[in-house]
Amino acid sequence: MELSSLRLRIDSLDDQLLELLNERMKLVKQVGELKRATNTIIYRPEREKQIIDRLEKQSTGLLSRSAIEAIFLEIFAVSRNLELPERIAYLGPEGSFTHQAAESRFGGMGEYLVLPTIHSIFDSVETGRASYGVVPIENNQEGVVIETVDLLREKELLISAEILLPIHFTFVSQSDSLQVIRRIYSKDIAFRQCSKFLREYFEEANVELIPVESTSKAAKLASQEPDAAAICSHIAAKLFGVPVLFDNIEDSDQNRTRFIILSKNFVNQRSQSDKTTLIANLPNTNRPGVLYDFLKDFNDRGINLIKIESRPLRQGSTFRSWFLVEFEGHYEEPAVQEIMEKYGSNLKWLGSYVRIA
Ligand SMILES: O=C(O)C(=O)C[C@]1(C(=O)O)C=C[C@@H](O)C=C1
Repeated sequence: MELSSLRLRIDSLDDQLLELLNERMKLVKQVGELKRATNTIIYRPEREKQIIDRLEKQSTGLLSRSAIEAIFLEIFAVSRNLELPERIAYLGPEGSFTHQAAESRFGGMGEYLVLPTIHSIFDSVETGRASYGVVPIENNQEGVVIETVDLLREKELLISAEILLPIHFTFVSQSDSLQVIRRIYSKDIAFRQCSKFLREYFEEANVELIPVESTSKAAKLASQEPDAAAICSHIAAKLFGVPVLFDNIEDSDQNRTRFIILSKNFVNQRSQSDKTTLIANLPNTNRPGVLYDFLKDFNDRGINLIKIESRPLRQGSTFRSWFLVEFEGHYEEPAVQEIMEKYGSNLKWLGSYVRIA
């Protein structure tokens, strides 16, 4: 078939898609009105997952799960905006991986508040300046983000969802010839994680690697200096309009960062695959068996522990710790309830949400 007739058919399908999307939004608006009348939460990640799971099973065409997810997460983001526009704070600067994580869940139309520190994100959600806050909690190559973990204990916020982002670096420059490049800007951690690429392409060259505080700043500098390049996120390259010369230049394609979405007063309903995060302040961990007994309580109930991270209690000169604990399951499951009851105020529940990582 000819290009013009293929395009005509595409136009006709787009008309139908638009009509259906408008129909969908009418229903969403009604859901929003119901929710506002009953004062219930707009963002329901477990419902969104249920829709995507169902569509994936039903799909017989060319769309993969991630394609379905990309399209529908954007539709949900527009829906939520229509139900009630809510502000989302994320750890900046613009073009950071946290920005990319936030957009992957709250869409391109979200109203964002860009803040400079993890602490300021917690504060903005606590004071209600933002309804949600997006912060990194761990990277699978570098470990947990201590500031996030410590603030989860200190503050009274909940985790409503998690986001898993593959960390891909791009090499960007205004110059289309590598010979011209004299300087490469990036974060020190990004230089470390792209060392093979740098060795392969710039070992012999007289090029200076200049660490800056963020990969977005690197992209900005590269956008202004024709003989410079940057290693940055895709979103930063787009934001500062610097052409991408190489994609996915990281040494390991297994590099992932996990982000959490913080909020106040959030309760997810159970889904088929949930994760719970809590803080454990165990009484007197100097007595033999206290930590063992605690872990055994999970094992005895068939609960799969995913993570236990210890942090200093900072009580005088002791070496006592508190723990961030994550396990498979939802707060409402009887086995989890038993543990919560047994340890009472020694445990602080931080949220049960759809497990992605
Ligand atoms: O089902 C709901 O609770 C809705 O608000 C609708 C909808 C959707 O677009 O399908 C939108 C937002 C929620 O996060 C989940 C689903």
